[in-house]
Amino acid sequence: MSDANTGRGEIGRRSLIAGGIAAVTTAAVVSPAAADPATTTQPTEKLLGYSLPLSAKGTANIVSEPPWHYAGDVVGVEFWTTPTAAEAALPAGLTPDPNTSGHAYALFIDWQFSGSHQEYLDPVRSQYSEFLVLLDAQFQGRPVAWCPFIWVDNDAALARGWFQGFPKKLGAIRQTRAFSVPGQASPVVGPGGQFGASLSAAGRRLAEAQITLQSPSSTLPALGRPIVNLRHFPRLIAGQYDNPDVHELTQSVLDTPVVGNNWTGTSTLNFFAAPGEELADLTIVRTGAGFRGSLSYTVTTLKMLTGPDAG
Ligand SMILES: O=C(O)C(=O)/C=C/C=C/c1ccc([N+](=O)[O-])cc1
Repeated sequence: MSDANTGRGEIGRRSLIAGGIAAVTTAAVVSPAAADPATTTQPTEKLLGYSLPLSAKGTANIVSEPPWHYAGDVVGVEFWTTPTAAEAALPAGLTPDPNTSGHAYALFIDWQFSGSHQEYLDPVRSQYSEFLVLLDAQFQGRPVAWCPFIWVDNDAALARGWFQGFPKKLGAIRQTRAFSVPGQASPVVGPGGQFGASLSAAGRRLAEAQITLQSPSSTLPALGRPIVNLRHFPRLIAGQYDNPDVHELTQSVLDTPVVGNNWTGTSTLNFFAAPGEELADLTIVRTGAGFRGSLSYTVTTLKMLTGPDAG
């Protein structure tokens, strides 16, 4: 029997013993301070992987270690919500940007992901779609973008998001595609080209947009601010639900970002109320530019703004 198996056996027996004590002792209070170091010290892990599920070979994890490479097509809409709604969506540590209060972007993205081994050759895993909102904010007086809500249609993308602090949920996201042949079934990527996009989740439509391209552009406007997220992992210990294990502001680090084929134009955008959702609380006062473009970058690290790794 290996050491690790012995360790698991010990833990199992202690649990049974503890259960026995609880069953026969009427007035016993088991103090956390009395915990045996043998039960609190981490055994050296023998299972492999960057994320759960750790496994014998280390290839079953839902997300393997960075680098994480991304390429995507973006359909975006600039919009303004009310200053009150924008402020209500910010976590502690972020403040509204007084210069651009209520300014935000809604982004629909068709992504292709890869690790270091041409994972794009497995499209059922590497392709996914995403919708997110980015709200202008400030961190210590610096302009940043806060992501209050984001949906994806792929489990690995959901987990990568949580590791970075993106508050991802599962949804269905679509955008009009363009093809490299002309025809009535696809828009031109050029003046007059029209693209639609939508988000739904749990059987409810939550967002829809349309844009009409007018002129080429050198940028994707939503890339102007660094994205700040909140890594949050709660405790599941009775009495400590409001004392999370992890609660720290992070800043996304995009290595070698490249944009191309950017167009800007006009837009429409609607959010729809649904049970269990607060997206529509970001009341759309008006929209600004509609835009479309392509984007690639790599993620290898995260800048920690608060918490034990900040500094
Ligand atoms: O890494 C992830 O898991 C993830 O969810 C990535 C989010 C991407 C955000 C983003 C921001 C700005 C633009 N832009 O400016 O068009 C496009 C995309």
